[in-house]
Amino acid sequence: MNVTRGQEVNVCHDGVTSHFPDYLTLCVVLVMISCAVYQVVFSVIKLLLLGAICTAYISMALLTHGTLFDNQDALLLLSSGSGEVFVSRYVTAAVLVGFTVALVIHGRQTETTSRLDFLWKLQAHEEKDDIEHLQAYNRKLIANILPEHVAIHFLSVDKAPDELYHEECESVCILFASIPNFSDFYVELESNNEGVECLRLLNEIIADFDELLEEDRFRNIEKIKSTGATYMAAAGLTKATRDLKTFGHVTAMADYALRIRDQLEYVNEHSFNNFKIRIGINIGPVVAGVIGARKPQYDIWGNAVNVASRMDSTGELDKIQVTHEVYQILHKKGYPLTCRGAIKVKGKGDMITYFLNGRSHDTIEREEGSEQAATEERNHK
Ligand SMILES: Nc1ncnc2c1ncn2[C@@H]1O[C@H](COP(=O)(O)OP(=O)(O)OP(=O)(O)O)[C@@H](O)[C@H]1O
Repeated sequence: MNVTRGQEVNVCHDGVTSHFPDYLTLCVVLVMISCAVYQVVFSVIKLLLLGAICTAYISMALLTHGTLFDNQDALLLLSSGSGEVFVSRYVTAAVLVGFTVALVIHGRQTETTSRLDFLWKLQAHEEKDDIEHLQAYNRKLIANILPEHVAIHFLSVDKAPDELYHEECESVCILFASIPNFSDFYVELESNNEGVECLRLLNEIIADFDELLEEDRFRNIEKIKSTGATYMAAAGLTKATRDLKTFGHVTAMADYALRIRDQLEYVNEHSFNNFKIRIGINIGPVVAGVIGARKPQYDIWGNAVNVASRMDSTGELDKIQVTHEVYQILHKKGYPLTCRGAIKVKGKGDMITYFLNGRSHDTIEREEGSEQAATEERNHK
């Protein structure tokens, strides 16, 4: 529009009046910013919304309310006094289109960043879960390698890395159980996969012995290790599992010895073998500790351990040989025992030993009670 000074300027009034519709344009721009920047929606929705606002406002500026902008141009022309002004309705339309395009591009970028953020968060969550699983698995692994109280010590943060773990324990009941005739059974032939089948059976036997330790009544017994066909366990290694009043850890060990003997008989029946077990039990002070930085091994040492091992090695097949100290405890608790007499033990001279013949009345009653409860529970189901 060309208006020169001195010319009469017609300022129209057609209902809606505003001499400066640029204020309205700025309000629309603010609305568009709030729609585009603060709303977390798909960029397509933003595009449609901004497109709709932009189209509506441009139609208003160009078609329905164009005179408002013309009036503004006329007023500006009058006040500035120069010969020419831009036609502001077209300028407004161009600015709004440009602004809409910029906001849409910004919306696209925000959406891409949000999606990436979401994927990274998801990945971080997955990695955190993986780490937690790995930590739990490691804890379980350590708990399987080491007794629970030792595992707790090793997992504690305030433990010095090179510190040797050891503790002296009083009145620990030690068991050695071996299957001497397993070596006769073990042969490496093509028919038994070079001995693997024999090892499979030994593994099943040892796993059965391990499984028995899961029973609540054997909770104070800790497996120490199995070497070849020899199984070693100890009861009362912690204050919590040692019972110096009623010697519950010793009776539990006696029951366990009888239970693994029965278990081997069961294996024999089902595998048509004739394995024989020989068990030795002793009680006394031991030193417990963990040796090695790689593949650390928990073990116990002391004269009481050596004697327990001797009770096994000098014992008889299918029998449980115990020392006089163990006899004194078990006899008081009503376990049937027979005196074997004096036997020669390397490094110890003559020792009076005893054979444990069976369970005490208390144990039989308890076992019958729990069997009855199990049957009732099965019937109830
Ligand atoms: N922590 C342990 N783990 C396994 N076996 C053990 C442990 N401590 C001792 N023994 C066993 O106890 C048995 C008796 O040990 P002792 O030190 O009295 O005799 P030794 O002369 O060293 O052994 P051996 O006569 O069998 O060669 C040994 O056969 C030993 O293997």
